[in-house]
Amino acid sequence: MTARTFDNIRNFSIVAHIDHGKSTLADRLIQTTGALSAREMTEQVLDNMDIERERGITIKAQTVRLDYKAQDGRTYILNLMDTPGHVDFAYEVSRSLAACEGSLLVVDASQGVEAQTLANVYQAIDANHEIVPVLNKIDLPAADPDRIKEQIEEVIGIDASDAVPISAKTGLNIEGVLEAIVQKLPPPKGDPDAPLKALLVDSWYDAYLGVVVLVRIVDGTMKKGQTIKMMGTGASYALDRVGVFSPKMTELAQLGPGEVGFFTASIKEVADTRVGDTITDDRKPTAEALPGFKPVQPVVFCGLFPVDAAEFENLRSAMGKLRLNDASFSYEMETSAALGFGFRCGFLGLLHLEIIQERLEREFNLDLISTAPSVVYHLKLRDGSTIELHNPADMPDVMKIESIEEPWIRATILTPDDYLGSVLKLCQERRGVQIDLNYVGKRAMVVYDLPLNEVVFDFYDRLKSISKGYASFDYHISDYREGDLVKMSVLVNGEPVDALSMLVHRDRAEGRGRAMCEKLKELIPPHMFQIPVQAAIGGKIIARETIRALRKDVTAKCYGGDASRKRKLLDKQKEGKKRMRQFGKVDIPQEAFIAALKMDT
Ligand SMILES: Nc1nc2c(ncn2[C@@H]2O[C@H](COP(=O)(O)OP(=O)(O)OP(=O)(O)O)[C@@H](O)[C@H]2O)c(=O)[nH]1
Repeated sequence: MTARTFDNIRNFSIVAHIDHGKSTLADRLIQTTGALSAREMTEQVLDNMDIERERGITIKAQTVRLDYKAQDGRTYILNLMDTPGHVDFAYEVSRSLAACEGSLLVVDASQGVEAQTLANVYQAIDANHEIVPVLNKIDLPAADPDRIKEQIEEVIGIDASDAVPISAKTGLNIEGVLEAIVQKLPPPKGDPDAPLKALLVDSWYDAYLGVVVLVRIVDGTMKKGQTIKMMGTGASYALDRVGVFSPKMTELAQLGPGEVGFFTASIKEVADTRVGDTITDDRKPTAEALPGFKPVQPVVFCGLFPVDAAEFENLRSAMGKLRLNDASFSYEMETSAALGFGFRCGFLGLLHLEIIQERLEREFNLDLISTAPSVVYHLKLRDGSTIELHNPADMPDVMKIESIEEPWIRATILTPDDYLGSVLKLCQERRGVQIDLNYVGKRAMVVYDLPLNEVVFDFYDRLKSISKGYASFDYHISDYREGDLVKMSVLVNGEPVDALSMLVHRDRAEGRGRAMCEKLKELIPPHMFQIPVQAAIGGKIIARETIRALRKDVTAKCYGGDASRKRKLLDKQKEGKKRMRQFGKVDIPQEAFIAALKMDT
């Protein structure tokens, strides 16, 4: 039994910064190789979720098999693994990369290398990929391919002399990309006679087929009817279907070494398929499992509650359905004094949180209230134990706490020189520690260590606004460090609103408290009575604002009527329908919970 090279196969991904044209190039490759007829070709085939399309970001890794007749007269099988570009989904990038031998590095020839170009290409280099640089958007007048080539060599340190200049939009030189894939990227190797060894790359729930599993075969073959075993979970399944995406699902008799394809096997839940697991033959198992991936850990948590308590069961079922397709989203039931029954949910980052919330509201027609997002803190208690704190409302009595550790990230920011001062100031304000400052062409590259809790809320928005959209940003979690953190509570009309409580650094507490009270004053509509809004640490009030009472009482004629009619009238005063929640006697609009945290301090 010896490994063979499969000369007619190339497995590759496309890595790029957001908006540099990865999806447009993928579409062109599909179109040029004729995998879809013009009519079947809807724009951006690989981004297939509504929200993805609207936001123009790729979330779930997809794959497609292309047949390409090259200039040497031979027909090659090209497996393209799509990878998401956003920092929140970095783990999905790494798993797609593990299934390939090479990458196309797409760089916008008018913009040049950006923070996510760097982060993604370093992941590809770590995965031992051969890399072909592609300079996109050369149709733009501002494109400067020669300068960008130099930049790629200088900053990334890879040879860019053969970089392929293209325009994915106009279709210019797509053939050049296909030839480079065939000529420059290495073919896969594997042993067809060895026991089956395959990498579980991805899985998702399909309403008709059940769980569909994407695999990369390393050794052996995978056939319909075969009984396979997942080495991590120990579960066995008989294969119902085996095939490839071309890009339509196409069944095949078998998949061999070096191939990328799917199987179905009456698996009920995505959670039963562990991404990174090794799949082998149940009767003739392989001796050694593949290295696999680190499991993904949610880093941001928040509570999601139905506006209408009667919607709780609908919310539970909607979450169950979403989780079927997104194993990185976690949830468990939670009760809150003010918000009633809901769920504590874990996400990979803030964008992931927003996407899940949007899907719940849009696809399942739910009105939700989300509490302040929080990172995961490690608390050392005086009795010697350690606990993970996902919700500031659950913080134990301070007397029991020995120390609190918070997650830190290492962030890389690329910015035009003009905005460098503001970027450094922002990082400094957020308790950042500068690690490096360099130049990439005319732009500055700053590396900072920052506490994640200073970044989750609005760091990215602030960075974009102070740099007029020009700065790019990428990060990874580096470690946990002890911090002087305190719990800040917010009281509205004298009552604590646990959904607004948060952990802050002691030095930043007063500023944050003041900003929070000011923001709430703007967001909470006036009532018939005066409402004090306070921020407190323990029993000590650190900031206070007052919402003045309504002068004109539009609800006067409802006196004696029920509260909901009264509230309806108040709502009518405002534009459109606002979602409110009652805390004691005060109605707090839904936006307050996240908006209150997006502050300038
Ligand atoms: N002028 C010009 N525009 C292009 C070209 N390629 C892509 N674009 C445009 O650039 C924008 C971003 O392209 P996408 O293909 O969606 O970018 P992406 O890298 O896939 O972005 P994510 O999915 O967010 O990772 C779109 O508006 C495209 O129409 C090109 O060659 N020339």
